[in-house]
Amino acid sequence: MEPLERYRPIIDDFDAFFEACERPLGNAVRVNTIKASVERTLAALEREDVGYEQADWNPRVLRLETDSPGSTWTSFHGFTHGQEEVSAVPPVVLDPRPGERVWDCCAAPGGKATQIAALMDDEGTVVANDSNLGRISALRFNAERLGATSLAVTNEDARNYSLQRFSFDEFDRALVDAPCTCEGTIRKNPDALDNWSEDAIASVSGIQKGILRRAVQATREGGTVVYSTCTFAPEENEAVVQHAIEEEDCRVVDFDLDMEYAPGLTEWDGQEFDSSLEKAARIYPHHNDTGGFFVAKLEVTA
Ligand SMILES: C[S@@+](CC[C@H](N)C(=O)[O-])C[C@H]1O[C@@H](n2cnc3c(N)ncnc32)[C@H](O)[C@@H]1O
Repeated sequence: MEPLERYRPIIDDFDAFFEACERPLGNAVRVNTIKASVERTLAALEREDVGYEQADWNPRVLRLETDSPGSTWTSFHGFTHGQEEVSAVPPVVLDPRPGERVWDCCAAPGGKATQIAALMDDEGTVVANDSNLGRISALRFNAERLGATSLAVTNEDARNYSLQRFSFDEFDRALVDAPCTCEGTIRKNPDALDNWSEDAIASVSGIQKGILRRAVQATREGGTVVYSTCTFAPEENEAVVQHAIEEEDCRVVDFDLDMEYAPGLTEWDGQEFDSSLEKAARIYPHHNDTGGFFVAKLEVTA
């Protein structure tokens, strides 16, 4: 937990933040509307006597009163998918529409890619890519289990991604749910900080910058790119978005999100960020009793 002390100067109620990080996280699932409506899913949970609470910000996200959310009837039938509540935020901010072409650059094991497909009513194309072959099988399994037929799976390094294989040459939207140091997952995974180091942050920050730049390049003018991580480190968040707006044609834009969060930073450790970074969301564990996340929305410009 010691590494979290570096965030004391930027978190409004650091004691509440720290205390929340020490509390285990409850079990959440997302209703898979490709297979069943929210109403049908809630009725099924009631039939099998599993208690639930719908998240205030999104009725498709349920907090379940069971220790084994993967063993319910609704889960076996693909009506629900185990997904951390806050991890359902980036696809909602991406706001994909039926019929669009969407690139999920870092997609495995597929929680967000299948959520994107559901938000598109499974109409259009979701290219779910991941560079790690070992994680691709979980991605394919989840796509099949949840009935997401609009998903096409690829296994490439997103930094050098080629669209030559496709009949189109740009995407409408892209999600970069980047590899990161995972500080914000401490409630789910108490070992998350065991291998923490500033060198690890610096190293993954370079990879994140490369992936986000490629996502912007591959998205059409006027299209949307969402950048997210489950970490608090500004080097992996604001600094990565700052790099993209300096190097590529894009700008940070506002979004609606009906939950509590802090704005993105405009300064960290002597580095200044563009004031538009305040439009990004820093979701801390004490805000909504969730894990931690960073989300920024970009519009691709000419
Ligand atoms: C935070 S996880 C993604 C979780 C996923 N979006 C979900 O919701 O299930 C980050 C992923 O990035 C992948 N990754 C790491 N470096 C990559 C790269 N250069 N190109 C594409 N994927 C990469 C990792 O294998 C990992 O699966």
